[in-house]
Amino acid sequence: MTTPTQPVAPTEATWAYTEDYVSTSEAVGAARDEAIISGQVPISPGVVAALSVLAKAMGAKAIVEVGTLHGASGMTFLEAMGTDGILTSIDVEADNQLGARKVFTGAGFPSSRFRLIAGSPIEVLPKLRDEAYDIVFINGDKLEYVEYVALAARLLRPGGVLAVHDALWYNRVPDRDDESDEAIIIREALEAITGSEQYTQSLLPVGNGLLLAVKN
Ligand SMILES: C[S@@+](CC[C@H](N)C(=O)[O-])C[C@H]1O[C@@H](n2cnc3c(N)ncnc32)[C@H](O)[C@@H]1O
Repeated sequence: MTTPTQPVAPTEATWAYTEDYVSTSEAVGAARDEAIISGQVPISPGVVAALSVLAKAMGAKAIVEVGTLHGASGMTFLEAMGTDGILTSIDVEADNQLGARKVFTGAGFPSSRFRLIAGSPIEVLPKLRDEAYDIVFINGDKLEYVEYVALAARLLRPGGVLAVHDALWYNRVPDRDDESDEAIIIREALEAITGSEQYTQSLLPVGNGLLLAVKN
């Protein structure tokens, strides 16, 4: 085979290979399993791996996430942060957070390492401290992504990273013929990031799409 002179688009098999390249820990696996059993969608193993690298490389000590579910992403961050790192996780469904609490404490993390806040992120995010967070991870209601992105900027310290999950939303965001509310709103959120001089960003086709933007 002659080597192409340009990169080629990943195939389904390539995508699956990258997703399976790193195994998740037992605790993250348990949180993912709980979510899947309840018919919901946790972050994929590829996203777990990418977020772990990010949090470790940054030496993150304070992370906010929108969308706790059963704790797959929260557990990922707790494992990746140093022993003094604190996770703040917001979800509108308090019942979901019961499962997450079980996973975190079962893995040996004391309640002083995490804050689970049940409520609307649109109401909770404005109450969090200015420039106090290393990472803001967005994985809540797609229809509120524009608001989450707008509210996240104030929370990040300079050099902090905004991570937006589901940025490609089942391949629907790049499909310009897709006029579903989710696709339109995620596109708007992505455009707000690229249109802002506050960030330097990259859109990665891992999992369901992961936008990473560092605050300048
Ligand atoms: C895709 S799941 C989050 C997955 C989680 N980060 C993980 O890794 O397993 C989305 C979560 O957003 C929550 N959610 C849905 N609508 C919401 C809203 N309007 N405000 C806050 N959370 C919401 C759901 O309860 C659900 O737990």
